[in-house]
Amino acid sequence: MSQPWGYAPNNGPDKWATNFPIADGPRQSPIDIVPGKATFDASLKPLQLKYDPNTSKGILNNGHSFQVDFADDDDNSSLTGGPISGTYRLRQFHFHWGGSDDRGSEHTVGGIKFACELHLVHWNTKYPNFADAAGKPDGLAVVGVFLKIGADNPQLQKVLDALDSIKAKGMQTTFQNFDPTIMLPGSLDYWTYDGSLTTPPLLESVTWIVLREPISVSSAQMAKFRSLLFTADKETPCCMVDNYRPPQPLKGRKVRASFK
Ligand SMILES: Cc1cc(C)[n+](CCc2c[nH]cn2)c(C)c1
Ligand SMILES: [Zn+2]
Repeated sequence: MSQPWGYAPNNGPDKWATNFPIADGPRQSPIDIVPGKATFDASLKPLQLKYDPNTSKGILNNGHSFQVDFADDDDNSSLTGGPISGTYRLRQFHFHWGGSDDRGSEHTVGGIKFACELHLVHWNTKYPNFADAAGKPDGLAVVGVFLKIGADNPQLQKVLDALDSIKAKGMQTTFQNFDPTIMLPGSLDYWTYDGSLTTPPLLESVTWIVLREPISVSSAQMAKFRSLLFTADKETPCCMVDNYRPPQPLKGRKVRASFK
């Protein structure tokens, strides 16, 4: 049984290649996005995100982050346009964050780290289901949104208020009638590149769509993220912080921009 992966010195990102050799693969994520090196591509379409609040189901502490899961048996919450072709259905969203406000995002911009990063995970409906899509080079599309320390963000509060109910690994509760659109910034300008999951199994199946405009989050709200535990009830408690993979080598990949 492979050693369970995590973010500690003994099982963190620097150790993942032992059990997941693709960690050293050609299209790993995240990356450092260098704006001056991104190429404006006029053929990139605007992102079309259509989310139906009736598809949100529940919120779960999975021991690595927390995620809000969506019903994905129809196209009611889906992504079209942007760099992708066809329709990708929303499966879940989750976050990555740091132990302090100076770090936490997975992607960086010109070396700058943000306090937190939101990932909205979508799968390509040309495949029969999420698990199948996750193994295909064009199987997933993840929209990344940076959270920058600033004013309190009321649009995050419903998610943050649910965290008291899922403090420990394995805890879950219902989470209904939530529209992730409210967490998006005003501009949908984006960078895009071909990459991977940022946690094991690190599958190289993700078209990344990283929004240029961050949303705000306050330091007090970040403390709520850090109140979660990596550990299950009755285990020695370990705070869920620094659950981010650092940037990986670009290995010749091009980053395109939807904006000039
Ligand atoms: C099949 C599959 C497995 C995992 C751990 N994830 C989460 C990995 C991840 C988190 N943030 C970016 N990739 C996804 C999205 C799909
Ligand atoms: Zn993620």
